[in-house]
Amino acid sequence: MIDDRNKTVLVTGGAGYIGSHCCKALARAGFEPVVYDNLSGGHREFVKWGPLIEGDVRDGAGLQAAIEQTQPIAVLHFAGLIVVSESVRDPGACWDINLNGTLRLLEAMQRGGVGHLVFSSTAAVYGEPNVDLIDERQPKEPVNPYGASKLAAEKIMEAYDVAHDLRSVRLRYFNAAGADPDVEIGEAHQPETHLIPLVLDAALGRRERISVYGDDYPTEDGTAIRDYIHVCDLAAAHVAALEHLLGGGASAAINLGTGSGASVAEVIARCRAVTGKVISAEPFPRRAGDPPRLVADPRLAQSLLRWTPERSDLDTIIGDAWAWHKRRFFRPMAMPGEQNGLAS
Ligand SMILES: NC(=O)c1ccc[n+]([C@@H]2O[C@H](COP(=O)([O-])OP(=O)(O)OC[C@H]3O[C@@H](n4cnc5c(N)ncnc54)[C@H](O)[C@@H]3O)[C@@H](O)[C@H]2O)c1
Ligand SMILES: O=c1ccn([C@@H]2O[C@H](COP(=O)(O)OP(=O)(O)O[C@H]3O[C@H](CO)[C@@H](O)[C@H](O)[C@H]3O)[C@@H](O)[C@H]2O)c(=O)[nH]1
Repeated sequence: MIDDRNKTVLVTGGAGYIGSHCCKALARAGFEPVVYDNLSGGHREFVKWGPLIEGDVRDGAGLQAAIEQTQPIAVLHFAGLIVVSESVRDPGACWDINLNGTLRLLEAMQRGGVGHLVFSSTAAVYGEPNVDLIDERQPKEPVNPYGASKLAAEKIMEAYDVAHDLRSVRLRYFNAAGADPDVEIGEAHQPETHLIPLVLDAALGRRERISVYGDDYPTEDGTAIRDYIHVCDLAAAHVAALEHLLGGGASAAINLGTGSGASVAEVIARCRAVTGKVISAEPFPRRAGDPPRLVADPRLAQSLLRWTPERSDLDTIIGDAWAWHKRRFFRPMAMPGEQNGLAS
């Protein structure tokens, strides 16, 4: 389905966790990813499958120049503010990056004649739905600025489709986790707020214990349930979404999850089993804005993109994340602003 004359794909946020795994998958599928990233949260070392253009998604002229220079057939848009609690603390910054950044990108794409977009949306657009499996028709009632800004970005994309025939697939990820099985890249947020890398920090002795945010949820063991999806499965879904658009497919909003959930207590137990390490856990009050249960109904992704997760069982996710975590801290990469290596 790839246009033989041009396989270039512009990837905003491609120096980050999910974006870099997608660049690797794109390159494997015969595309040529060009990363557009301001390195505010990403890593130069993660840009391995094509060139890096340093730029901010809020800089319309910079985006336009990047599009003129590279003439991409499509854009994958990952750049954004990602931490929910930060979006609550500083909503202006969140809306600025996630909404203005997306609007500038759409304007530049329209001017440059780029008609295909794959967007990193999130389960946070649904808020706190009281259902076992969340399908795409559930009400969208985000409970924090992060989810609201992503939903607003989706709305602008719908309007650009109607007005300018700029088609988009909005991928609503559930909990991204795991790492490249070749251990070339992995999760390296600064600061890290996600459960699995923090539990693995405890396994490595980089923190004393993991705080369990809430053990009084209405779930079987009292801890919150999430749908963990391997980052390589996410990457494969992006390639499938891109092929869908290039093949003439219509715009869509699609969940990316597995359809089964794991509780915080279960994740910690599996981390103990996979790493063979003692991991101390301590109950803490609930974290503000954390829903009790978020699990995807993944059927639309399966039917529309013919995509099914292959590495998303919990032990594979944790095994891949563990290999990356050890490589990152035992054989340090130069990552600005953090101390490498283990404090012995
Ligand atoms: N990690 C998850 O579980 C998860 C779940 C749902 C949705 N998402 C979404 O997926 C996307 C990628 O998340 P991630 O976990 O890879 O985060 P990440 O922080 O590793 O990657 C984000 C990248 O965007 C870049 N960036 C940020 N602001 C920018 C700006 N103004 N201009 C240019 N580049 C900028 C950063 O430098 C970084 O490389 C985000 O949009 C996030 O909201 C992530
Ligand atoms: O030290 C920790 C960190 C997390 N948790 C819990 O672990 C679960 C998962 O938390 P985390 O890994 O931080 O992910 P989420 O808060 O679920 O958010 C992720 O998944 C959402 C979709 O489900 C996306 O919208 C967000 O961008 C992404 O960060 C939650 O119940 C947290 O309360 C702990 O108990 N202790």
